[in-house]
Amino acid sequence: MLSNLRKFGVNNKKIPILNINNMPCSKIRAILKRLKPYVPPGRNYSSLPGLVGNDIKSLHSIISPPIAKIRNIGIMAHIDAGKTTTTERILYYSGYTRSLGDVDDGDTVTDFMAQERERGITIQSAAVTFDWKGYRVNLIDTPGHVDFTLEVERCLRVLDGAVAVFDASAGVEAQTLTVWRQADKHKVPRICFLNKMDKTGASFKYAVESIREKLKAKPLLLQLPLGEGKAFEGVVDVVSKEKLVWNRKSEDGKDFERKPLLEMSDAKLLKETTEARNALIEQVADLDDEFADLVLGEFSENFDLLPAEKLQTAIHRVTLAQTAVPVLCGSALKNKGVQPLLDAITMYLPSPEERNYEFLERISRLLLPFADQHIEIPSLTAGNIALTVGLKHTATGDTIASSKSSALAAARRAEREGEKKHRQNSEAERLLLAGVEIPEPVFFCTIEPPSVAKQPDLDYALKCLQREDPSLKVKLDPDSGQTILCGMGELHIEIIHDRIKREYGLETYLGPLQVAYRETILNVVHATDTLDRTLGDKRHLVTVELEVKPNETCCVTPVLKYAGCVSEDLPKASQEAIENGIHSACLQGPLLGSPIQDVAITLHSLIIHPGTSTTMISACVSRCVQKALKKADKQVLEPLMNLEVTVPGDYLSPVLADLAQRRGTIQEIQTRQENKIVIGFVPLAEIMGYSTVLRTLTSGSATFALELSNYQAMNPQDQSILLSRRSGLTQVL
Ligand SMILES: Nc1nc2c(ncn2[C@@H]2O[C@H](COP(=O)(O)OP(=O)(O)OP(=O)(O)O)[C@@H](O)[C@H]2O)c(=O)[nH]1
Repeated sequence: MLSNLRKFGVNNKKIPILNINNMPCSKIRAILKRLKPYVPPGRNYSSLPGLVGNDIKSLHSIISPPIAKIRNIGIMAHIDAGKTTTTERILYYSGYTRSLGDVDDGDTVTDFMAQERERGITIQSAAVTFDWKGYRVNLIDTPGHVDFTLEVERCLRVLDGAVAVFDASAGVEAQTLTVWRQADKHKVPRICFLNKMDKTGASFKYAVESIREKLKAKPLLLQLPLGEGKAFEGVVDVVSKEKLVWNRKSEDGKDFERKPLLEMSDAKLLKETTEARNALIEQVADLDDEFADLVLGEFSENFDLLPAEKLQTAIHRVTLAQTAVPVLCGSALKNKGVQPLLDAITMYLPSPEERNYEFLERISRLLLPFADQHIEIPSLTAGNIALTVGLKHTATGDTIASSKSSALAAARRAEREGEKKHRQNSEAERLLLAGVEIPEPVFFCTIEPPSVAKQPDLDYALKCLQREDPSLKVKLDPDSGQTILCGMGELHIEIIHDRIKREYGLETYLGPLQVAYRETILNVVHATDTLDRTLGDKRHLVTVELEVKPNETCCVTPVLKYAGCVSEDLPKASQEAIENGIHSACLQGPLLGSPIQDVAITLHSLIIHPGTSTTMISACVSRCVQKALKKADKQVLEPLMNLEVTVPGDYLSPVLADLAQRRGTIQEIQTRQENKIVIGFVPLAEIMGYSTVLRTLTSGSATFALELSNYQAMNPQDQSILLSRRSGLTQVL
């Protein structure tokens, strides 16, 4: 059966795969003994879940644990809040790894891409599976950087619950809001972990308040911290009224004591905890009728008599209903508070059967992920997360269904639930489920292969990368024939460039990074056009008359209307040809060659000579729209970014002065301990390379977050500067 051991490459890395289809247990045991799993340098891995040493505890439980005991969860947060460090601790305490990985040393399990290890950030979501106290946890560590927001969204869609990690000294930060909104959209129950309680400036109270105010969530305080900053030594479990103190001598944080709070030794703490527990009980009773009946009936006289399990069950229900979020705290880096977080994950987050998924999928090969290692399995029960291979035409965001009819049924349901804006009526469109929302790229640049002969290799690499990451767009410049990369930010494009080199062995050259502008028009214009061409013995003749005007509401693609005189029963093929013509004309505006948006086009007349091909109809409509656009008063739209800068008070003035020069608008300046939080807008074109400038201005003490707000009209002066710069560039070229 050793022939079943195969090599399978992911990210160009050879990884051993164990195929256990139809294999007797004894054989598997023997193979596992011989099999040396791929171990990233410097790490010491323990066995896979369910496997003790090299032995199999229960093969059945590895593959198909009872569904009630499964937790599919994600870890999400603002960049640098400590998701990866928390995940590392989780893997260590669960026995998945035998040594603690460190983001700063670049040897974590989930950040396994070379770029992640070098930069100390998460770029791609990684899935790992481990067991904790009889529960199977499938965990996904998602990126925090705004450039990789699509990666977060595609994970949230399939998760049953999430842990939101916060930096306790910063509370809710810009990207936390974005991921929180995404989790709201996909209705994912959450628990909050206030990490970095050991950090100077950490404040449990401040972080909880920011959850209440900024996320508009109701925090359920399940713990209180024992000390803050350097004095942080553990947590108080409010539900059980116990204190959990980590042994200072224990380097890996495995050793901690759980002791009931006593009147004799902890009078003040016991009083505080009792008050917090009573408040928690009242809060949960307000949100859960079943619990309210119980509390008001049996325990109204003395909440102390209420058993912890009753309260925990009610907290589970409230978490599932998403009417409140449990809050825990700790310090992943100092190895404190992670084991209770694991308990909370299994106790409060839902199992897949408590969530409402009704999709059935059937696939030929299934693999269980363990970060960058995989094990092949014969089958999987509903509610698990697994990998499959060989789907050549499937891209991120697609939903795989067992048959066309089940896909259609699911699509209809998704439509009913309003999760998808129904765009067209074609069957292909209806087969698409509510996919991930792909944000529009705001940056682009040219990319060149080392030689013309390598262009097909580059095309192939880009095709593969796009399937993995739909937020990456690739197009051809029709004038220069160059390949253009469009991405979410400077870092995104840099990482793609780097991956092409490392994973596909291609040294490519990037042109200067440019902002993706848009164009629109300011007045109503009319145009007519006739195309009369004879090809072979066939005459193609079309005459079009149309009107283009600014649309009242924002719309990325042009709104098409047919005037009454244009026949309602226009053949479907002709309608599609008209739409194609309009779309292709609007891809390149007359000012900068940028896409046109916020316009409505009315087709007043269309005369088609019999036998005219649809290609000619498209060409004529496209030319006519372009003619109209050229006549109109035109306006450049530029991407406007939400900006949040966190800066120590001493450096506030130079940061504000610099932002004023960047056409920035300041909305608000908040105070967070000794830091100032500057919130405002700034045009994307003015903020390129900002990290270096900010570092210099503040001696590296400030951080910032950017997110696309909307596209706004440039003022006439800035627009003419941009246009003359562009035309100057064109002349130089
Ligand atoms: N003081 C302190 N620092 C921490 C703690 N947890 C993480 N850090 C540090 O914070 C930095 C960011 O940690 P990561 O675990 O990479 O954070 P992340 O949220 O995964 O970051 P991205 O993946 O880039 O979004 C690293 O330098 C960690 O050592 C903590 O509990 N206390």
